[in-house]
Amino acid sequence: MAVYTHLGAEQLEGLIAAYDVGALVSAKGIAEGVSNSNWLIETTGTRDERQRFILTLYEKRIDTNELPFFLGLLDHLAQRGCAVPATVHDRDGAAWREIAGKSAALIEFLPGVSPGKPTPAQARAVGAALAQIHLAARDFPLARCDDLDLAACTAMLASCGKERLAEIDPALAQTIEVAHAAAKHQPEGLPESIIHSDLFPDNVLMLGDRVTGLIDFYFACNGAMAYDLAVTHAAWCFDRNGAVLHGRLSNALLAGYESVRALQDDERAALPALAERACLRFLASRAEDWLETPSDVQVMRKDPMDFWRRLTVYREIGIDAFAKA
Ligand SMILES: Nc1ncnc2c1ncn2[C@@H]1O[C@H](COP(=O)(O)OP(=O)(O)OP(=O)(O)O)[C@@H](O)[C@H]1O
Ligand SMILES: N[C@@H](CCO)C(=O)O
Repeated sequence: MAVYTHLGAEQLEGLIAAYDVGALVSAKGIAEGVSNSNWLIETTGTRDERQRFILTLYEKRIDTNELPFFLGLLDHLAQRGCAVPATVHDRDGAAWREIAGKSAALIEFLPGVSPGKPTPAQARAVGAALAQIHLAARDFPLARCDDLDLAACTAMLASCGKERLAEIDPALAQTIEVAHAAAKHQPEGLPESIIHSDLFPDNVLMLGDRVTGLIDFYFACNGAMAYDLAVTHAAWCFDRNGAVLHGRLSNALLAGYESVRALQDDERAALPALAERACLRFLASRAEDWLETPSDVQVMRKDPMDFWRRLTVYREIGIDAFAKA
């Protein structure tokens, strides 16, 4: 479930009336997503044609001070032809408004569905779309630090503690040392842009092999573009539990990326270390959620072991994880 805040019909009508989008026809809560409350909004539109939007109400994880970055980035990328939803501004030109004591934004609805089991053609398309946002974001004027860098993730793992990590699975007892070891060989000085840093299949909308929308930019930050590619590799190129790396998906993702932006030699060489970092990032946030969410609560806990298995693959085969088959 991802509607945490109840909004009554009058509140929704009042909110929509602040925008030049026609009158509210319907508002349906969206079950997917865990961070914010989201509704699919339908309005009468401005030219006798119904229009659809996504209304997002920002819950506690998002700091309102960061909305100029997140929403400004969507508009910046959409204006440059990237497949991302633009924000709808209200009649006063504001990209978000206050409702029920929280901030809310009306965002363009994009068609498409998230691939359940990506194909090489889809991985290729997402690689190209990722490179497009990297190039288009280079002149975005705002900045945001990565609050989930390796140091932060190592601290998260340390605060979970070795014993509690081992309760999830005995293999995880080693994770804190693995994170310290990974920090010693992290590359520096790679080319940067704004990166998405969470481009999992559930954050991509597709129609067939075409990317129709990259969504959920709420972890976007300044960072190495090759790190974003490594995150996307870890998220797209394995079976769901992370035991098997699919070479055809890997080749397709990299080829798609390089069809738009060629990797430098140092970026390519850095991919195994960056992929280890990516695995530690998702392992850490999943382990923390796993330990903090009681097992009887009806929220789907994501298994940290999925990223332990990916990490093991990257540590064992290194650059071969990115080699052409
Ligand atoms: N612009 C959009 N166009 C169409 N559908 C969208 C759009 N934005 C979000 N959605 C739909 O809403 C769902 C929830 O959105 P999202 O994943 O951004 O949720 P969240 O709670 O904000 O983030 P998280 O997944 O990190 O918890 C998506 O799975 C998608 O189905
Ligand atoms: N995409 C992440 C959740 C956001 O941090 C995961 O699958 O663990």
